[in-house]
Amino acid sequence: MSVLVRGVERRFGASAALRAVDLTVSAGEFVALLGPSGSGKTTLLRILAGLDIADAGTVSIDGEDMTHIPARLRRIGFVFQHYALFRHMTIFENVAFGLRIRREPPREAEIVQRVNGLLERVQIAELARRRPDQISGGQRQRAALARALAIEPRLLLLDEPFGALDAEVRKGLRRWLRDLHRDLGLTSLFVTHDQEEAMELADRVAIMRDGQIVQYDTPEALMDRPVNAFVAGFLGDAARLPAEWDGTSLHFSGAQLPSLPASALRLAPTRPGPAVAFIRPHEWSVTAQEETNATVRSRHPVSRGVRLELSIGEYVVEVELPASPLRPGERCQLGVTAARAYDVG
Ligand SMILES: Nc1ncnc2c1ncn2[C@@H]1O[C@H](COP(=O)(O)OP(=O)(O)OP(=O)(O)O)[C@@H](O)[C@H]1O
Repeated sequence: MSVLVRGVERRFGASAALRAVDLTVSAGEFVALLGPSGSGKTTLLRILAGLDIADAGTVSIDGEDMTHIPARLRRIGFVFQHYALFRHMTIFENVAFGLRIRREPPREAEIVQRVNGLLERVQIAELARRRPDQISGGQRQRAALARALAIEPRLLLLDEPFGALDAEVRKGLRRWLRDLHRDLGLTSLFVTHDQEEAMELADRVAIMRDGQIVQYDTPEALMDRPVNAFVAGFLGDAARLPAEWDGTSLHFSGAQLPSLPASALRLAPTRPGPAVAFIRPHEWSVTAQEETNATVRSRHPVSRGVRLELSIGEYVVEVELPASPLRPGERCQLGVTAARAYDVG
């Protein structure tokens, strides 16, 4: 099912939660809405679900204008934190709920068959008779998904689906959800502020800020070519340093770092003048030389080697290396191997 959002606006009092939002989701796509707290992600999802109404603009699904279609007739499955499982019902009854409240509910035998099938699919069939407080957080998320899928939605909306779960369970569920999305041929949108989750799961990611979508692209394109300093700063935990671009080289103004030639810039400013440079943890070089420009503040192991926190001038930067003998308090020479730079002002 394709989704088309055009010019959607939503105000709460004097503040705008959504401003002129356009978004196109193709049938079968898995799309993430990623952005800082308060950027409008949940508001957009709620409007899609029909739980909130836009002040202006349109939402259409498969070409059909949804403006006057109530939530329960949209055939949209959603897993929202505020629509948790019903505590007094068994898992089975929770999943059956969406079918029972239909205008024309299926026959009981069909409900039983469908719910059992769904519980099998989300791998919690043996928990059907338990209540939500008798299963784990990860199992509850699976049950909530089964409930959303019971109505055979044409679109699945998920708001921070794995928010409260620990890292290990999250990772497992992520893979599982991606497979489920593919196997059922769903079109899905999910809200997250976990960058890694968005990058790992989504075909395309919409980066939101202040009620607007600032970039909508594949994960690769977003990491490669962030459209502006906000996106570059938001993704990939990069260090942000002031610089000056003279048209051929980038000179770091706040730290004693060697200048970078244009060939080392993955993105260059559009005009000479003040700029801001973003350098990711693996885009630094660290050498032990007589001349030094940085001090190690701390170090800790990471899966790919070691992460050093270094101070250079008034800045603190994070550097990731396959290995390093450097210890806190020691000095070294820091260089930049690659960066992305944007105009300022
Ligand atoms: N019912 C409401 N009444 C008033 N303001 C609201 C309401 N719902 C949302 N807002 C405001 O609209 C803006 C966008 O909120 P929204 O929940 O969509 O952000 P979000 O990106 O999902 O944030 P988070 O990641 O923290 O969940 C925020 O400034 C929020 O305070």
